Amino acid sequence: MGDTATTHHTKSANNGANDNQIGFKSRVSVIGSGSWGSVAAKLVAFNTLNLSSFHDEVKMWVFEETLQSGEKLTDAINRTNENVKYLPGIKLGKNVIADPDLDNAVEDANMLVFVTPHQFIDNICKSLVGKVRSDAEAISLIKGMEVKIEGPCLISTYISEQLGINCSVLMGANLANEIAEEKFSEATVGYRNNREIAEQWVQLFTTPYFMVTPVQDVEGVELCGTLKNVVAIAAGFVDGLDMGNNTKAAIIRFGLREMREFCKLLFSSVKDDTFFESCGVADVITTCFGGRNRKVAEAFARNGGKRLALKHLVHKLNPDIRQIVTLLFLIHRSFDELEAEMLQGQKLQGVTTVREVYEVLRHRGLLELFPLFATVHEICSGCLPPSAIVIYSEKKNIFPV
Ligand SMILES: NC(=O)c1ccc[n+]([C@@H]2O[C@H](COP(=O)([O-])OP(=O)(O)OC[C@H]3O[C@@H](n4cnc5c(N)ncnc54)[C@H](O)[C@@H]3O)[C@@H](O)[C@H]2O)c1
Ligand SMILES: O=P(O)(O)OC[C@H](O)CO
Repeated sequence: MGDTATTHHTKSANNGANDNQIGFKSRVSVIGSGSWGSVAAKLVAFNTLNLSSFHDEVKMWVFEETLQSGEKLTDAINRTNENVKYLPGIKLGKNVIADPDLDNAVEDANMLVFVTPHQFIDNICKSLVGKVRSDAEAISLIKGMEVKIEGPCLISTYISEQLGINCSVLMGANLANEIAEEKFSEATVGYRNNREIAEQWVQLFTTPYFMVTPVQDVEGVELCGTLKNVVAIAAGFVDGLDMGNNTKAAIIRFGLREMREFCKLLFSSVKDDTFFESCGVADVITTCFGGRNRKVAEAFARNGGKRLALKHLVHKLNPDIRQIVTLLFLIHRSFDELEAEMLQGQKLQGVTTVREVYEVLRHRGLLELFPLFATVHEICSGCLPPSAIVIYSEKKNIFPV
């Protein structure tokens, strides 16, 4: 299980004495400013203001966009101290400074918090090569993975390889809007081998309403955060089909089992205890009840249900298969469309992740051992109807025999 957290030295309590002993103040930058990115900046900014070992200011890189009012998002954040688009109504802390210039945002920072949707990390890392301090430490809050020709690559590994710096992870049952309102939750920091660095991250993120536990299992922690989004989509299908709580509980259990098998397939070092941390079972539960992946998957299933009904109707009226396909194409609302319509710029991770997971399993000839993951992908890509999520068959074997 996780270890205990570190002690804090407050600025007021130490009167700066701690700075003199250490002789160095850490400078933190947050790379990303979506809903979780903004909450991460708020958590960190609370601590940098109060802890003597940090500079007060926290720079937050913003992927610039123009709001409907015509104002730049960065200007609006700096004017109101709120992320008016991705986290409206929440003050981030006066010491959070939004910056649309990536190079400028990371300049001088020795603690880099990466928190963008995973599909953008490739470009971000490429443009940061040679721009970050060589002694910088990174942490990834990103739930997703990169799939390269050589195979799957964790985002933390990708950041490390691209930028030549160590990268830890922070994952957990963390719905951004709830933490923004300072409702209690906990998280897990996954670290490789440097306990001292892990404690610095714990110190930087811990607040009275956010409890952080370090665990020496970076792969297990990160893969839990990544794979739970696939289970969330399955849970959304169950909700969309009004199948009830018992079915959802079954899906959660199957999902957790496949998560564990997939983690161990990729990294035999992954610890069983990690699944009992916030990054494991707790994140699966919260995401299957309150997450965006669940929400959009529910809409997809409801829409898919209508689509199937129409398919039968159209089939009776007109047997011409091409017309049916055309009609289906027009009627069907894809995950991309639903995401754009329902999330106003926020991004889903689960649909991309399950495609990536499917590729890994297909490449290794292991699809049959992961029926839930395989079925979620086949439903997302339109090969199966949402109801297939609980269809028992010898081939699929979703329910245990
Ligand atoms: N929101 C949550 O509750 C939550 C909680 C824990 C972890 N996470 C994870 O945090 C990561 C970031 O998610 P989020 O919720 O902060 O973001 P979000 O989905 O709320 O917002 C999308 C972000 O992507 C940015 N963006 C759009 N196009 C871009 C581009 N081309 N390049 C770079 N950035 C671009 C937008 O400006 C915005 O900041 C994800 O991996 C997510 O799974 C989210
Ligand atoms: O809203 P989701 O589905 O991206 O999930 C948010 C968090 O990852 C839950 O911990």
